[in-house]
Parts: sequence; structure tokens; C-alpha cells
Amino acid sequence: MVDYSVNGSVAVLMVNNPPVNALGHAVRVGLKTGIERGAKDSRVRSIIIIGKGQTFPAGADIREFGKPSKEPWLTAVGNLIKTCSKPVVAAIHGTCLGGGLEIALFSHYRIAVSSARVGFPEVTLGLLPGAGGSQRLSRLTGLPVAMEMISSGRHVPARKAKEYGIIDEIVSGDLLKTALKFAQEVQSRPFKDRCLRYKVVPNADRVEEYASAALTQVKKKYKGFEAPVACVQAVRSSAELSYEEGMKRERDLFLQLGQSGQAKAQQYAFFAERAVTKWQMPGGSYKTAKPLPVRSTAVIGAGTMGSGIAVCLLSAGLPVYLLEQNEKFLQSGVKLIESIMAGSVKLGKVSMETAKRAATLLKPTLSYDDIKDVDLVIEAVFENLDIKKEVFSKLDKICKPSAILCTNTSTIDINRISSATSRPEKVVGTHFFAPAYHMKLLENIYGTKTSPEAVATVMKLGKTINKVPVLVKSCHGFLANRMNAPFSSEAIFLVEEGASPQEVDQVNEDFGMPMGPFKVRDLSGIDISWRINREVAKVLGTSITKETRFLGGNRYCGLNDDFYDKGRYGRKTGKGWYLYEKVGGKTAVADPEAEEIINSYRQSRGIVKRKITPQEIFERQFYSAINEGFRILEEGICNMPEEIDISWIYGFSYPKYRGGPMFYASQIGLQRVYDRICHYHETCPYSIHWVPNRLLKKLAENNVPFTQWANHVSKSKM
Ligand SMILES: CCCCCCCCCCCCC/C=C/C(=O)SCCNC(=O)CCNC(=O)[C@H](O)C(C)(C)COP(=O)(O)OP(=O)(O)OC[C@H]1O[C@@H](n2cnc3c(N)ncnc32)[C@H](O)[C@@H]1OP(=O)(O)O
Repeated sequence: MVDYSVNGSVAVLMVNNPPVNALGHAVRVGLKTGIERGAKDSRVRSIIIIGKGQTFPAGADIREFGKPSKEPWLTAVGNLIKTCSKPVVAAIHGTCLGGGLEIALFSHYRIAVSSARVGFPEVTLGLLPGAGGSQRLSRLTGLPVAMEMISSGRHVPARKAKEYGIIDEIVSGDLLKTALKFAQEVQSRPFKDRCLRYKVVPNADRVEEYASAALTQVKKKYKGFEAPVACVQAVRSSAELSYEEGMKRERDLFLQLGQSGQAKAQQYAFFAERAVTKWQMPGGSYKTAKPLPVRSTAVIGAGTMGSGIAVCLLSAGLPVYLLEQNEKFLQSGVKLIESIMAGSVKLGKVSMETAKRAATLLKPTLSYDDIKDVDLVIEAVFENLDIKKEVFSKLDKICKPSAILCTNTSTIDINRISSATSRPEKVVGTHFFAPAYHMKLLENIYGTKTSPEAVATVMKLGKTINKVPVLVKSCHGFLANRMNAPFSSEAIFLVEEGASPQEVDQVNEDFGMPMGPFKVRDLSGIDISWRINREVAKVLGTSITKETRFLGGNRYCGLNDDFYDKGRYGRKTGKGWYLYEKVGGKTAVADPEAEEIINSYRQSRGIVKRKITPQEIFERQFYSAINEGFRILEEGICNMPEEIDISWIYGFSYPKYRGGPMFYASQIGLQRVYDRICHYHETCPYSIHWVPNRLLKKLAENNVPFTQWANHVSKSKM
């Protein structure tokens, strides 16, 4: 795991633990032995620590977290480096993160290639640097930089890290050769003062000011997360306490965080995000299917979604034909793209160069002929099967045979859309979430005839445009919207029965959702949900009236329709479930007029308002969604609970520190979740979504651990 060699007077400790040289137990043992050997080796006058392959150690081995820790701990290895009688040089390439940066900071010198990145991403795993990083970094960079870096987990490019004082020299050429030369040069220099613990924290007297600014910022930016606050507290102690006391404070905070549910959930989310890249479908998988090259693209429809999707493609450097049916719609799409880009530059999310390049890559057009040679098309027209079929029939005639034809449908079965073409194997769903340029989820959907090659292409595209792609099998509503349906319906039923929209939203926001379901409805538009309900009724061969209490045998609440009838469409009209300061406003306040609409709705239907507890609000929304999640798993719509959790985290901004609804269910205990679902099935009998799911029942009865749920997923999908 750590190869020891001697080159002239320099010992080289080469960490060899692919893929990221994580500092697992064997690596720690190897480093300890290597340093001890180098210190004793009479030929050696200095030591290099370097990573083999693509990177310097990218951190502790996260798979070891939560298991009994085995000595030597990282701190002990670091202390050996720090007190070594010979200077130790960290030679950095790739990603020097977490425990990797701890090792580098224990070393006496740090050199790096310009493409390297350094950082303490522990916070993203619900932790903080636990081997003294919070005490040492501030001594190098000062408090504000250390607080920001550690509480954000940001990866800092080598040049910036040099400016901060973290890196001593940026080097070019062969890293090992340069490091050998550097290590020889430092042999004659005194190096004991290079040890960071003896340095003083710059501007320590301003710690109160820096800490209070940092705390205000992290509480706002990372609302609900425990680790960022603890990170600031740890760095703060480097200025307020002696080095030894600061180390103890850091360790206490580390252990406290390590035992919290948040750390467990965030570490689960880290691996879940990687697990979903290992997709499978009938006839192919990430291992066997090769993506087709995508060098040019087209987006059909320049509305809000189409323009947002175009921004994603353009930002990744892909040329985009933006196609509309008339000049007016086309120009409004172009303007929207320009304004999204300008906003992103202003917020620092996109560089000016990227925005300028995007402008040159955008090709607005009214002609299908222009897109005949593109590699991939994304249709983003109105959510209506007939219109989509018409577009796909045209695409089929015009586009080159190898082109991948994608639809941004949010609900419609891919098979129904692909039936309009002679090449259903090339048709695949790419469902973006609003706002498309911001939300990270890309729900990719395969139909019965979609080829693994087409799927591989859109899974790769997802990565290219910086999304988190999740693959699901086609069905009505797919994964995310199918689970969101009971979640969102229950919110309305709760108000119908007696809760206020504010109470429902509050429960959701207290749980960590960034916005309650009524604020979400006001944002996306009450007119939109009104129209979707009509589409559903049309598919069911019925219509919605004031008397409608059931739709397709399911409970229906017409409250949304009453708001629609009063012209209260949400933010866009300045009022909806809430009142806003202006048309398009963002500040939602309770509105007596909305309360009046709700009261008269209840009265006209003879509903007696009752008090509903926050617990009931929570369970009815989240447990109904979880029940649907198990149905999705049972039907093989996805392969593993991780796909559901990642969809919620990146599609609905579900709090990562709770892991996702399925992980959360596992933490509550499946038997309890199942019992409550049975309870609501009895008390709310008219909603199909409360029929207790069989898979859930089976897993609960057999106490199946979360890691084995995937083994019970329908094998029809493989
Ligand atoms: C009695 C008790 C006493 C206690 C005493 C208390 C003191 C304790 C002291 C100990 C303190 C330890 C402090 C150290 C903490 C850490 O270091 S936490 C980890 C910090 N590092 C990270 O978070 C980095 C995580 N990794 C990444 O961000 C990325 O992987 C990457 C490095 C940027 C590379 O990205 P990319 O090239 O896109 O590859 P991936 O697909 O992400 O990863 C490839 C595979 O590698 C696996 N992997 C990555 N990092 C780790 C890791 N750190 N540990 C284990 N495994 C890792 C990843 O899962 C992928 O695996 P596969 O999916 O199987 O391919």
C-alpha cells in the first residue's frame, strides 16, 4: 500500500491504494513504517510522500467510518511526520483532500502541480478535519480563509492554495523528479520552524469578529446542517486555546459529529451518489454499453424548460440549435438564455469566458432542416402526448439515423412517445427539474425498446453537463413525480381537513425541505397544477367539476381549483396560497382572503375543521411517499433505494443530512413506518396511495437491513 524506495539521499513513500489512495488502515501502517524506516535509514536525508496513479491521498477511507477504528490513527501517523528528524516533503497532484491534506500539513514542505486541488471536504460527510487540520490550517492561512474552506469543503486550486500559503511551490514537469530535486535542496536547511503547531494564528485577536461573520454565513447557507457550525467552532478554538487544548476541542467536536445521524446520512449519500452511476437495464449496463459521442445538440422548444436545458448544454461547451415554431417564441427563449447566463455570471456560478463562449455556441432556428446532423436532440415542448408525438415524427424523418432523440417529459410513458418514430431504440427520456439550469437531478428514462447505447449516451451526457443522472424504467410519472404525487396530494388533503397551508409548510421546512409544498405550488403556478389535473381527467375519460371528490377512484380535493377560479395563480399573480409583496414577489405572508377561500370550501362541502398535529402532517406526506417508493422498487422501476434517495436530494432538495426518504425510513424502522401506513389506510381509505405495499411489509416483517433491500427488487428490470 505504501512503497518505500531510496533515490540518492531521498526516501520516497509512494502511496499505492487505487482509485484515490484513500488513507485506509493499511496505508496508515505503510506510512508509519515508511517514516520510521526513512528516519533510521543512514542513506536518507529527506523524505517525500507522493501518490501513485491519479492522485495524492484524497482522504481517509470513508468505508472505515463507523467501524471500530484500528491504530495507527491518522493523528499518530501525522505526529511521526511532524517530529521526524529529517524533513518531509508532500508532493501533490490530483486531489489532496481531508486526511490527505492533514498529512500534507503535518509535512514540513508542500509542493504541487498546478492542476492539483486541496481541501477539507469532511464537512460534506457531516464531519470536520479530525487530525488537527482545523488547528493547523488557520495558522497558515489566517482565520477567515480557514473558516470558509473548512466549513464549505471547497476544493481549492493549487495556485489559490499557494496564495493562501498552503502550498510552498507550484512545480511543473515530472512531479517525482522535481520533488526529488526539491527534497535534496531542503536537506541543508533548518526545518523545525516549518512545523505548523509552533506558528501563531494571524490576527487571533479578531477571532470574535471573524467567527460571528462565519457563523452568520454558514447558518444561512447550510441551514439545518450541524457540521459547518462545528467547523467554525473548531477553527475558532485555534485562536482561543493553546494548540493542545485546540486539538482536544477539535477531537471532541469530531467525535460528537461522528455519532450524529447527520454524518451517517451524509456518508450514505456520498456512496449513494456513486452507486446510481452503476446503472442496469434489460440487455445492458454501465459496464457493457458504450455511449455515442455527443458533439452537437438541438433543443426543441424555447420555453422555460427548453431554455434552461439549453443553458446546461451551452455551459458545458456543447453547440445547441434552439428550435421554435415562430420568431416571437424563439426570441423570447434567446432572451431568457441570455438573462440566465448573465445571472449566473453575476452569482459567480459561471465564468465570463463560459458565458461568452455559450453565446457563440447558441444557434436559434425556426427550421427542422438545420438540425438534421446533430448527435442528440432534447424535445422540451408542452406536456401533451399529441404534440410530442408530432415533434418526434418530424425528428424521425429529419435527424440522422444515429441521432439520440430525447424527451423532457415529466410524466408521459416513453413508449407512447417513441411509437411515433421508426427508431424507438434511439428514444430516451431526459427529465430535467425546474429550474433546469440549477437543479442537479437528471432523471433518464428507458422505454421497452430503448437501447443500452442510448441510455449510456444520456447517462454520460448527464455527467458532462454537471448533473446527477439516475436511470429509471418508464411508467406514468417515472420515479420522482410518482412519489411526489401522494406527497403533494396529502398536503392539500390536510388543508381540506383543517390544517393551514402555513402549518403544512412549516412542518416541511422544519424537517429541512427548503420550501413547503404550498410555497412550491405558488412558485410553479397554481394554473399549472390546474391544467395537469385536467390532463389527468382527460386521460381517465372524465372531467372535473365543483362536485368532484374522486378522480379515477382516488380522493380528489378541489381547493386548488377554487384558487385558480379566483385568478390566484401564485407568485406570478402576486397571490396564491400566500400573499406576495408584488406580482412576481418572493416574500410569502399568510393571507386572510386565502383563509376565507379555504373556509368556504370546507363549509360548502360540510367538512368540519379539525386540529391536525405536526406529526400527522409529517407522516401523511412523507410516509405516503415512502409507500409509493416501495411500490416503485417492487415494480423494478428502479434498481435500488439509493436511486430514490438521490432523486429526492437532487430533484426536490430533500435535506442531504437526512439521507433521502428511503434511508430515513430505514432509520425510523420499517415496522413503525408500515404500521403508520396501515393506520392511515384505515383512517383515509379513499386514497390508493395508502394501500400498504407488500414489499415494505415483507422487508419490515423480516427485518431486512437497508443494504439488502435492493436484493428484493423485481428482477424483471435486469
Ligand atoms: C476511540 C475513538 C478515537 C477517535 C479519535 C478521533 C480522531 C480521529 C482522527 C481521524 C481523522 C480522520 C480525518 C479524515 C477525514 C477524511 O479524510 S474524510 C474524507 C475526505 N475526502 C473526501 O471526502 C473525498 C471523497 N472523494 C471525492 O470527493 C472524489 O472521489 C474524488 C477524490 C474528488 C475523485 O472523484 P472522481 O474521480 O469523480 O471519482 P469517484 O467516482 O468520486 O470515486 C472513485 C471511487 O473511489 C471511491 N472513493 C472516493 N473517495 C473515497 C474515500 N475517501 N474513501 C473510500 N472510497 C472513496 C468512490 O466511492 C468510488 O468508488 P466506486 O464507486 O466503487 O468506484
